[in-house]
Amino acid sequence: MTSMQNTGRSQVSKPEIDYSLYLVSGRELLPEGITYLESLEQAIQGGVTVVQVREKNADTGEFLKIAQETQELCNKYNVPLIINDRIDIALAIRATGVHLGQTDMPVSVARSLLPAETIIGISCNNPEQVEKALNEGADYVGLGAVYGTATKDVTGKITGPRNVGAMLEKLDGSNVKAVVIGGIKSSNVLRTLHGSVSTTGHVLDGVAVVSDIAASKTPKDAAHNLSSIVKAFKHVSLPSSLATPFSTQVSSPLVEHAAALLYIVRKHGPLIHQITNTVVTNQSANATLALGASPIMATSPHEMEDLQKATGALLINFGTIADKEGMLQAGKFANLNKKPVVFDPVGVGATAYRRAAAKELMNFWQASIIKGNAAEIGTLADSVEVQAKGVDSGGSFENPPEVIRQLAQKERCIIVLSGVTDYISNGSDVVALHNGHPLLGQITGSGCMLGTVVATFAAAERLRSLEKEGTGSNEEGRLVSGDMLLAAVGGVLALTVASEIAAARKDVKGSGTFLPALIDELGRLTPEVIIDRAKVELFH
Ligand SMILES: Nc1ncnc2c1ncn2[C@@H]1O[C@H](COP(=O)(O)OP(=O)(O)OP(=O)(O)O)[C@@H](O)[C@H]1O
Ligand SMILES: Cc1ncsc1CCO
Repeated sequence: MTSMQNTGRSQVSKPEIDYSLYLVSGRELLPEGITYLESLEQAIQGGVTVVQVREKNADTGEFLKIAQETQELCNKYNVPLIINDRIDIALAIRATGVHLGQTDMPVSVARSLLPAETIIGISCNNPEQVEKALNEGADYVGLGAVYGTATKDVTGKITGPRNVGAMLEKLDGSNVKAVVIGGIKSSNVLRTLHGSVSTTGHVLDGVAVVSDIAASKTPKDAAHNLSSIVKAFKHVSLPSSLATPFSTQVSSPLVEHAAALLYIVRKHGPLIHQITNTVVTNQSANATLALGASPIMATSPHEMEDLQKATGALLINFGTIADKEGMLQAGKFANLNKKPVVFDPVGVGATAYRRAAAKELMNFWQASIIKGNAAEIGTLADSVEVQAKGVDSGGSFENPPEVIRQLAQKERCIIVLSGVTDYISNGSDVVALHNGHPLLGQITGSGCMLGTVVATFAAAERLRSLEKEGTGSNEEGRLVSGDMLLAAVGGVLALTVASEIAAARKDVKGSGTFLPALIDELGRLTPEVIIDRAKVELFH
């Protein structure tokens, strides 16, 4: 923080702050056996880069004393100090900055009272507040509350990581920095950073943390853990695009790579944990086995921590949603263990409950791949083009590639749109797959089976990537290793090519005999057959 930067907006040199790990004090949370200053010093040694003193109940004398003691320590380590709300205290100790809330003194008034080089930050909950902060001359914004938090009443103000991107976008082209705040912990920090990126590619400058450090008996370790995750994330550019350019030729490198994942499924037989609906549980488990992987259909929240250590990939399909808690916990632990998460929001447009549940789940964990039919994808994309008919789709989009490209950018994951033609996007490229058979539309749960098969290929793609590049370096800073677009392409091709072969069999007389034949053909499928029959098209 010793170097000075020119902000460009005014001609004043301001201290340059590293916002990557921003500690907000929480003296009331300290565990027994450690003082406030001991905890703070250890936290700084662990990697805290900026400190804010927040004292909601202290009187002026006490606040001043705490601020002075904090500053002495911060000075020892050359870490900037920011004072919450109290401009008089900030002035008295010549703090590096002040942090204001929306109901505190306006930024412009604070600016007129403080020395020109003072950093001013403000909490923002929506894009309009960020725009106002920018216009009033704030130096940084604290965005949130991202999650619920015990340290502040944030009722009605929880943004989730999925709403942070729209706030960050307002800062495009400015020098104003941004951190997120509200319930950030080592268990969700990577998922939060990954999810909090604007569609223009604007990423956070850091995260603000209270209880994960303040309530820790080992604040140095807590800070070190957080700091290494934040720093590693910064080196990863997202989203990835297709590494190898390809034409509409059948045997493109994309198809070859995607099809070859079937070898990895058969070689490793990964465990595929599926929380799915009661209609398709059995056929999905059999499809998994036919491919050469192992299914486990477990729903209790109490076993998710253990299961996500062992699983290769997680499928969450809320077709007959009864208990959200297992889904929340499963996704959280899958993210923590860097396992791919495939989300199938079956019938999400059908009821208000499903729409709210989808938002809650997607804010709590980060999906690697979201798969749905036109009605489901339309609901997630806030489109009015396609209407839901229960769990079935009632129509198609005029421009499917554009709908899913935008949704992939917004949701920070791969989108699979199923239908007569299946479309897949990573936010930049779109692949259209023309395989499949109309009988798939005549059995229930073909879309659900597609989710299962895609999850199986996602597990294989992660294994391929770790095997090829080595666990440590490749996983660091990333939620999931591997190219999940390839996994989705492989999964869609496997099911649709198997469906064509099954439908052509003499013993298949209709949808009743088609389903077991489909399971048979998934079992007999080879990468060569997939490559031979694949009909793919790329949209840039
Ligand atoms: N008429 C068709 N021709 C070719 N393929 C089809 C056809 N109908 C469905 N499919 C294939 O079936 C798979 C499932 O897609 P679909 O859009 O039918 O799922 P869904 O509506 O979610 O199904 P469900 O709700 O029954 O699980 C996709 O891979 C798609 O390509
Ligand atoms: C019919 C049905 N109802 C809830 S889930 C499901 C399976 C197909 O999506």
